[in-house]
Amino acid sequence: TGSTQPQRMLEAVQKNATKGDPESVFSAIDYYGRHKEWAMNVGDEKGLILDSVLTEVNPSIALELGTYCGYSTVRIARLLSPGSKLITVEFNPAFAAVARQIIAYAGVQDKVTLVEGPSGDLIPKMKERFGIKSFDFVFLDHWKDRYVPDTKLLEDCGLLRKGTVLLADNVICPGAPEYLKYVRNSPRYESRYFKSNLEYSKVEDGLEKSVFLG
Ligand SMILES: O=C(NCCO)c1cc(-c2ccc(F)cc2)cc(O)c1O
Ligand SMILES: [Mg+2]
Repeated sequence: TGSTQPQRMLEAVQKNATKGDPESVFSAIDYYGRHKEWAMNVGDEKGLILDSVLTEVNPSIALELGTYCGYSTVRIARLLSPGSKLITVEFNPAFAAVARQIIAYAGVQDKVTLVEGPSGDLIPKMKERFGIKSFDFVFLDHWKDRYVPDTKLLEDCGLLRKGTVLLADNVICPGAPEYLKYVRNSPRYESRYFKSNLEYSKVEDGLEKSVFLG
């Protein structure tokens, strides 16, 4: 059944994963994305890089731009220390509706706040709405042409601090060339490329890790 891909993905989770077990949830999504129907989750290969950066940063307050079905939301939330929070922003209501169910199925809903709407409108409201001083970690995985404007917005809203780590998905495929130019040429970032592959594929992709220097 399930008419949309996100709905079919949710079905696969409900059928193959264990409620309250985040690892089984993202593993079920990986199986689905690799063997049933390609899906734009960060995936298992780039997911290991995400895990290692997260473990290094151990953020108290993290931001994800682009929830989709909640794969990386669950992957990030499972590694957060008690009391730490992840805010995830999704523009597409149908994606958000499925993500909420997948996040709840994984049992990480207490660590996650999913906010629906355009990132460009929501970022300037983060401080007042969620009482945030600044983010420790930002995962960029939304519309690739929003990476630069939203990074500039985070800077201008004082939501980055010395040492904040930005990790951007898809800098090669589909690509975010302006973003790479921006963070690599700016004296305010220390940037490094982690070569990998597009999710469930042999095509090259990678993650760009950029530390804000203040
Ligand atoms: O658009 C993306 N995300 C924002 C929307 O929620 C996105 C796209 C792709 C992708 C698509 C089509 C293709 F042919 C290759 C890559 C991959 C990703 O990881 C992504 O995050
Ligand atoms: Mg992506």
